[in-house]
Amino acid sequence: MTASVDPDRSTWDVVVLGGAAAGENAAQYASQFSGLSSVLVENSLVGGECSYWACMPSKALLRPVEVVDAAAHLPGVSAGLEAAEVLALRDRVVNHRDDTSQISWALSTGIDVVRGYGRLSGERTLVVTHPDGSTRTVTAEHAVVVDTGSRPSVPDVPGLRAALPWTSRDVTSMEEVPRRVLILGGGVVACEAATWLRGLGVDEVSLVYRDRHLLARQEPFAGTLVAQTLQDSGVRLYPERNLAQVKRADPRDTGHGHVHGGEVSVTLDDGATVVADEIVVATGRVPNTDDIGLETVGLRPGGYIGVDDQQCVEGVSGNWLYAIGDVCGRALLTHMGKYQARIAGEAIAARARGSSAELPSSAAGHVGLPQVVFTDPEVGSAGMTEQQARAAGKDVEIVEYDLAALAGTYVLRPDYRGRAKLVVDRADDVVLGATFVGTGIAELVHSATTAIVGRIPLSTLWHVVPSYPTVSEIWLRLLETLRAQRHQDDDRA
Ligand SMILES: Cc1cc2nc3c(=O)[nH]c(=O)nc-3n(C[C@H](O)[C@H](O)[C@H](O)COP(=O)(O)OP(=O)(O)OC[C@H]3O[C@@H](n4cnc5c(N)ncnc54)[C@H](O)[C@@H]3O)c2cc1C
Ligand SMILES: NC(=O)c1ccc[n+]([C@@H]2O[C@H](COP(=O)([O-])OP(=O)(O)OC[C@H]3O[C@@H](n4cnc5c(N)ncnc54)[C@H](O)[C@@H]3O)[C@@H](O)[C@H]2O)c1
Repeated sequence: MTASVDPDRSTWDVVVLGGAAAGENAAQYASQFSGLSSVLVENSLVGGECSYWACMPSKALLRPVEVVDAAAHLPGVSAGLEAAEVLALRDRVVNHRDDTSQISWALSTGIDVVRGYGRLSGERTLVVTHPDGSTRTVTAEHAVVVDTGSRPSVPDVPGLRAALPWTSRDVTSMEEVPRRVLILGGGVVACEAATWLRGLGVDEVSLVYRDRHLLARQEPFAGTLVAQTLQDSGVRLYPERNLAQVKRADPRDTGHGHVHGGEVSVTLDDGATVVADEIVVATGRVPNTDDIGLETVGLRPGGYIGVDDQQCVEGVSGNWLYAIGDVCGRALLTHMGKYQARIAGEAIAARARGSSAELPSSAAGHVGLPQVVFTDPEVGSAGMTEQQARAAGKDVEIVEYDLAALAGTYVLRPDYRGRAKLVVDRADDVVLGATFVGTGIAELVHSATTAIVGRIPLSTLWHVVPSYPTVSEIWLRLLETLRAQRHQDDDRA
């Protein structure tokens, strides 16, 4: 049977609620070699947050800023940036928020698409409300996969919600460049947004965050190095501060990416005042689980959905309900959601053919947990931080190295700033975690993920020879430093 949009049927083998990239993967992996039929139920755009309002537009805005920055740090080279052209490039990257190509991909893969808002109404059953208000009941023979994602969380600060602040959707879809912007939050969205806002010409960027360090979930030196560069570029940092009150003249809902009214006056909890033309709230996410009918299958709405290593929802019997992506709260990252989707899809196919003994598990991939934060400098990490490893009761050895001391980084830019750190399991002599901070480290992360997930012994990593002169030589320097540390320890003993 040929796949179609809004096909006139009510039963599929697999129903995926939410058509983000992870949902697409779940449908594909459940169906492709099994013959199971599948459908995506999507209320907005197939492709989800990442394609139109998150990863893709943010990276499209950051890349030109990075190029200009790289040129500024190479003697004899210069580059300029035209904000309007960059915004136009961003619009092309998000396909002008048209999901035709994503739908074509789904249909060409044999996956049907139903437009509408879905709610569970009982075991294996959903009610979908179409854009015209009509409803229909959709039933899954084998499985329902929830991929409804998350939305920005806006804290309860007096005057903040009434001021109609920008969230990640506005700052990634910005249509105009405000002169002064205050960002609340010190996490990934805040740091990346501060980088592109300043790069695109915002005169005054102020970053207010409650933690001591930016990027508080990373090794502390990551936040320190990012803070240094932001400050050098003129961003004002307000650490260990929160908002006490927000006042805005004439707040107006002018649409995503347009300035939402008049001047904003913000009082911080230490009494300081910051005045801006727009305020961006980047204080984490809440899962979209409050209105998807979880109560009809015995689950509590509103929170993250607990899952096992097949992504099967805990507390629901019969192995028919799965959850992937941000809604299950395991790792709020596109690549991890898509990994969970591959596992869920394969588990659904395996259960459908009755081979439950061969179920895949998503445990190993979560041990690797890679992430790249596309700030200047970039922050790349995989596995555990030192603090996480110690909290997990691991006996660890720590080794750090200055990335600026490599030939490969000197040729990238003579004033290179960066640092690398490995967390090593003393008992098994394998890497538990790695962090790289510096220009051009994004592609290094996969080597660390490979070492961690593969549990490659350090004695084997010695024979993985990095090319000269590349940033990858950091692996050799870290291993040499660790060897020297061990000799010193032996001498002392
Ligand atoms: C600014 C920003 C930048 C980011 N950059 C990166 C990055 O560089 N790399 C990275 O890995 N991660 C990044 N992330 C995180 C990443 O965007 C998310 O982890 C990812 O989008 C989550 O995907 P998801 O599949 O959980 O759902 P989402 O992408 O949130 O999609 C859920 C889908 O479900 C639909 N839906 C919801 N409820 C219903 C319903 N009841 N019925 C029908 N449809 C429904 C929605 O319309 C939506 O299409 C970024 C996030 C932000 C905010
Ligand atoms: N490059 C990437 O991989 C990338 C880019 C952007 C976003 N993301 C993902 O998207 C998710 C959302 O990003 P984010 O930056 O919004 O979340 P985050 O969890 O990274 O940071 C949230 C920040 O807000 C602060 N905060 C939370 N509640 C607050 C409150 N009530 N008042 C004041 N401050 C508060 C936290 O201390 C933290 O600094 C993250 O999980 C992130 O991994 C990934």
